[in-house]
Amino acid sequence: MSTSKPLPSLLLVGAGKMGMAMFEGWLADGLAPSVAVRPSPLDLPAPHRHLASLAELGGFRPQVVVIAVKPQKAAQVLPELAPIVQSSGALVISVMAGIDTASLDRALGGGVSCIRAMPNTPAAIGRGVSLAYAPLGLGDDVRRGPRALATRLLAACGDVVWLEEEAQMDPATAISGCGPAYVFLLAELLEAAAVAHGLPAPIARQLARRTISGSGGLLDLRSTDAAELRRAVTSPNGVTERALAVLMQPRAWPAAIDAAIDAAARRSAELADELSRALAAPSPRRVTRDE
Ligand SMILES: NC(=O)C1=CN([C@@H]2O[C@H](COP(=O)(O)OP(=O)(O)OC[C@H]3O[C@@H](n4cnc5c(N)ncnc54)[C@H](O)[C@@H]3O)[C@@H](O)[C@H]2O)C=CC1
Ligand SMILES: O=C(O)[C@@H]1CCC=N1
Repeated sequence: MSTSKPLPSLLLVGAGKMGMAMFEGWLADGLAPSVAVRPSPLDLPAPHRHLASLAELGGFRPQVVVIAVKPQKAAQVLPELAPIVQSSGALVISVMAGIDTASLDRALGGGVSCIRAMPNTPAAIGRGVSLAYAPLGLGDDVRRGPRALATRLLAACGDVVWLEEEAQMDPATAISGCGPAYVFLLAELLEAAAVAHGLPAPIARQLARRTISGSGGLLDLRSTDAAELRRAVTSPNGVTERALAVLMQPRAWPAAIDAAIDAAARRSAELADELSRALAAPSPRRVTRDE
């Protein structure tokens, strides 16, 4: 995970939950003096700086611009960013869900090196997985050029997986970008079920959290298939078997997971259309409330 050379200077636009999860990873890996932008206050260790808006950027010329605002903010932020990207020639890495590289390039004035990435929040502890996609124009060698630079940055947050087709980003986002939320929901449901069955709340919390993190640890440390790890818990005619008979009914978890991934992938695809419509809308552009 750690890289030998310092990471390049960055302009992080949108220093919220995902942006800061990554920024923490980059700080730990040694980052050239960088700037993080968001409207609300933020303490950063020197020489890094926080700015409340891009208008305060002055002469700072980053090597990489990372865009981590909400996709709904893109129509407002991209035109502000365009002159900065054009004059610095910076590589742009967008982690905005759904926003495709062609729309990004167009909104940034054209001729921009744009990479699309989809990290996830375990990036904050260096155990994330980031999807990455670069258009063919950026070359296909992950060892040099823009792809190598993006790999170095994303690797500070965990695994990096390059996708060959941009359309794969939508279903892949539904799996790994959103995936931590599904796991946390499972933790919530297990905890609530434990309480409903009479266990004291602190014990319910410990059992739910440790069961999920310990099982995740096994998946991480063993190459065994998930199905085999599941079978190792399931004694014939035992206790687990009864629970799985409920969960594995075709209309239970298999159908629910399928429908959930389908819905998330479709939403990811919709977001690019929403950006196109917002950029085509007559000025002044609609500005959404700041989160
Ligand atoms: N939260 C997650 O698990 C993941 C999020 N993403 C993507 O990351 C992006 C950010 O998501 P979150 O961090 O969850 O949202 P967030 O709301 O925590 O972060 C967005 C940040 O952008 C700031 N912001 C708003 N307007 C701005 C402007 N004009 N200039 C600069 N900063 C501005 C907000 O104040 C906020 O701090 C989204 O595009 C999302 O699709 C991608 C992967 C996972
Ligand atoms: O919910 C979202 O839209 C973002 C993208 C993946 C995770 N969070």
